[in-house]
Amino acid sequence: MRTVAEVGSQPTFTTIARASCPAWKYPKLPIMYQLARPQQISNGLVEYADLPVIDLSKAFSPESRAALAIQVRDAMTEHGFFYVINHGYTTSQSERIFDIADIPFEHVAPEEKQIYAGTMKDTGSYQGYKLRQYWHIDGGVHDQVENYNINRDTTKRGHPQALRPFLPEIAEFARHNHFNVLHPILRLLALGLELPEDTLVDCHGYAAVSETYVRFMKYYPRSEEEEAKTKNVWLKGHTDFGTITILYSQPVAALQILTPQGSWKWVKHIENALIINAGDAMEFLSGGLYRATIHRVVQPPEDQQQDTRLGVFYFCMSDDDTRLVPFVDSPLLQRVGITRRFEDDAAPTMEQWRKGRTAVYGRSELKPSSEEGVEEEVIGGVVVRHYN
Ligand SMILES: O=C(O)CCC(=O)C(=O)O
Ligand SMILES: [Fe+2]
Repeated sequence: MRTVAEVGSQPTFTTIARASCPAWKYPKLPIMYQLARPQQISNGLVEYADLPVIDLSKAFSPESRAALAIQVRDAMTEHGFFYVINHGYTTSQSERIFDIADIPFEHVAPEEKQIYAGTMKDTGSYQGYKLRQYWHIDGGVHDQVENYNINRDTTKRGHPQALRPFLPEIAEFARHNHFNVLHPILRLLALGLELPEDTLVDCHGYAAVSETYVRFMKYYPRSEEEEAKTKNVWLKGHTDFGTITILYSQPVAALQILTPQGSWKWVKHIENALIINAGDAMEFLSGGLYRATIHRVVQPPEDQQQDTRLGVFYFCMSDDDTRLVPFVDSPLLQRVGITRRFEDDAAPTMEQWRKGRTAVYGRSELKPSSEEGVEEEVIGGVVVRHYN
């Protein structure tokens, strides 16, 4: 298997991209910041989805890139979720990001968290804390999840004191995700549409105005009453609203995806893998080919219920001014057909869509849909569904 160092010597975009991967130069974290790492995997207790694994190092060789693009397209159309391995971060680099991810939750006092709380409803932006109990889940029960969201430009907002020494690392982490993971995946997705390979990269600029950001997320234990009232659902079934979500695999099983056959399957942990899925904006841009897959978070299986679940993500959105209309020039889409959720002249921009979804998520009055166990709301003329 090719190493990242070998990959870095490839020509064209790959050289630029991988050259920005951080050299490992930071000192060890103080002991108080090092996490206990849950080990158990609930084999046998739950049914795992059989998701494809994409070796991203193959994206950096012209010979293997074309074949990989087909694998990614098949993964997206058949499952909507896939793993990525060989993404350029070592296991210890990824583990360190998890240690840093815990800081805004465990090493910041509640009063300071309030100072850095996000203003989702007013601004339609998730930056800062999403504190506990903000989203309504079901039956009057609110969430027990805390998020801390950081724009890839970490200077855009202030951050809690305990996190400040780690901002350069977080900025490098964002850069790494953007250039070494997001852009290569976008090139593969564009090739899958038989479009010039930079078609999607061109609307995901690092320096452009957009909301692409790092998210740290911590799930806190819930009472038995909360578990019962929500039928163990921690985060309702939803689609992400951006283009691509990059999730760093972690050991506590709880994430489930809705399969095309209509059943929920669990996502299994693979050490140092990434879990990738498309969101609404990608579905709109790809004329329905790369579907935004519905997923949810539920109480972990019995053997992991005492473990803390910590999440690390890079949520990707196209540039704010991107109009979310399908790439009609795609020869592939011309052959297989385009599915539209709205007429092109009514299409929202990425900014309008993300603001519309963020402002109301978990706060709006959902209406029952014709399908059992599904509720819906209308955002910008588009029906958005939520699954129990
Ligand atoms: O925690 C997870 O595994 C998934 C969370 C999620 O789906 C989200 O934040 O959109
Ligand atoms: Fe999600």
